[in-house]
Amino acid sequence: MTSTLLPGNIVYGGPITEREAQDYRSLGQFVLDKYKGFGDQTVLVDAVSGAEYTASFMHKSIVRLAHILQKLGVKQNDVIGLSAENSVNFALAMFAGFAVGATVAPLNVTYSDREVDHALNLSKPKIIFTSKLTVDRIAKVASKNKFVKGIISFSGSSKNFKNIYALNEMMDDDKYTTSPEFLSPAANKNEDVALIVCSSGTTGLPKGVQLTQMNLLATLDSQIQPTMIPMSEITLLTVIPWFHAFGCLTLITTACMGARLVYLPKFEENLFLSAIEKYRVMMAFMVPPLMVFLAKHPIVDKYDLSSLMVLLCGAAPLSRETEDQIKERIGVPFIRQGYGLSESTLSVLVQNDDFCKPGSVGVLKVGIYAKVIDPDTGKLLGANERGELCFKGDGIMKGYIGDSKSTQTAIKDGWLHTGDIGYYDDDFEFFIVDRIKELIKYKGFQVPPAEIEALLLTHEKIKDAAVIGKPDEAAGELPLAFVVKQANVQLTENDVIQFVNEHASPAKRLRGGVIFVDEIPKNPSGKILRRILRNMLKKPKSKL
Ligand SMILES: Nc1ncnc2c1ncn2[C@@H]1O[C@H](COP(=O)(O)OP(=O)(O)OP(=O)(O)O)[C@@H](O)[C@H]1O
Ligand SMILES: O=C(O)[C@H]1CSC(c2nc3ccc(O)cc3s2)=N1
Ligand SMILES: [Mg+2]
Repeated sequence: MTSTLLPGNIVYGGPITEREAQDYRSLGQFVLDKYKGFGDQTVLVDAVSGAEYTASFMHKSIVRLAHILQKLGVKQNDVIGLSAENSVNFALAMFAGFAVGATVAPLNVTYSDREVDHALNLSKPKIIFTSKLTVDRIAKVASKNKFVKGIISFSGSSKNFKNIYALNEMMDDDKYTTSPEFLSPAANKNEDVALIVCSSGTTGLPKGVQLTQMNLLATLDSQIQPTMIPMSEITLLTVIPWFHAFGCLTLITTACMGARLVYLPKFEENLFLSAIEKYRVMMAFMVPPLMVFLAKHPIVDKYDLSSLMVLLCGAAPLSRETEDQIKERIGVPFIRQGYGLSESTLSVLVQNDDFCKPGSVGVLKVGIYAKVIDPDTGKLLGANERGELCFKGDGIMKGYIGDSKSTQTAIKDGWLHTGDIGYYDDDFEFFIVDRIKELIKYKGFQVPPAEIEALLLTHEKIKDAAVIGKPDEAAGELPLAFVVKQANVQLTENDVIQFVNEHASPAKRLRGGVIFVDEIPKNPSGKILRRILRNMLKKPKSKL
């Protein structure tokens, strides 16, 4: 589908012609019926244990767990928390939540007590699913929040909370149900919230993004395109955390397509590479740090990755150089960048066979409208003009839970204002420049840190880099680079400064200097946590 330009410089990705999912009774029923239809196909593979799960196993288990949730008093639109790493039980808990018409609130398993408390007080879950890894911390924080009535643990328990059920015991106990079927309650799809996902907390405290059943159903209809190879013969791999919007939606979309999804609970170099080799993985969902790993790490040469056809990368900037290095080294035929926000359900822009210029994030998906505006005046901009990206469409969130002020700031007359600066070219292919909040203001110039970082990553002695603005009385801010050197190399601050001087325009020079560090602080999806670096500047003693 090619984009069109509507009056007022509005770019349109075209209509979603498919309506199977959107016209369904509910999201939960859609997933149940899809799984039932795929029968004995393998749909999930645990890369650690090697366990394989068929669609009929998933269907039967979701039905059973849905009955259990109802017996525990979970009603339509109640909130269920889900704090676990990628696992078959994560998928069962989420889909059973959808089946009973509840709202599912995934929680980042690396959250501290304070962050768990913040997230719980956003979504206020009645029941929380936990894994062995998270049960103790969740129990401790839940005991301080009266709205939590019960915890269902995949394994392990805790003395910190009285009402903890063991999932496996309940699943084996026929007192709950032996009925082979379950009818999901009919949903008010535009209002009923399916997911409350926490944004990544890159620019501040995470926000509770409410995604309605229709947000997900429309995304499913836009995503499920006819493919040459039947989806049942496609093996995908994901290590993207399912508690994050990107990971969660890849689980849901692949489940509804009947593909075989190999998952990892967390990234481990050998496990990641051996899973690709062992399961002959064809497509992998990626984030930039994983792409940099594939491009640069020596261990990659030890594995046969020849089955890889497509790498789908998003969530943070991917440099063209990294893309080229991977193609050169591994020969992956297709690297597809996508751009999305928690607030847009899944990606709104994604590259395809016809639109995949190096460094672009692709073109609009069907059902999505875009406009680029001057962030100061609101003026509608045209092709090749840099401004704030705004999107409208069926995947745009209902709003931030408990925060109408931030919702009104983010969504104005139906348009999601992303806070990202970008532009589209004459072919309506989009390019992300940076975030408004991250731009370095040097003497009136707006310097995008991502551009200097991409340049620094091309230096053979530099393993990773992050650039921020160092406050300066005269100039406002001076670009300053935090640099991680490759192992056993000689590299001075002046070498780095000279390198940028030779390759970048004057405003982008590292007048703020260079600080060598052991690692760049990032969140799981590879976003640089610049606020941590800014704090480091204020307190130089703090170590990274
Ligand atoms: N392909 C991409 N290239 C560059 N940036 C991207 C890409 N995909 C996503 N992003 C960035 O990720 C953001 C969406 O990320 P997410 O919703 O996970 O939370 P966040 O915006 O990082 O955190 P918070 O909103 O809590 O500050 C986008 O606004 C954009 O800045
Ligand atoms: O839609 C796709 O095929 C893949 C390509 S990259 C992508 C992304 N989805 C999201 C969702 C939320 C978010 O914060 C970032 C991304 S990138 N989705
Ligand atoms: Mg955001």
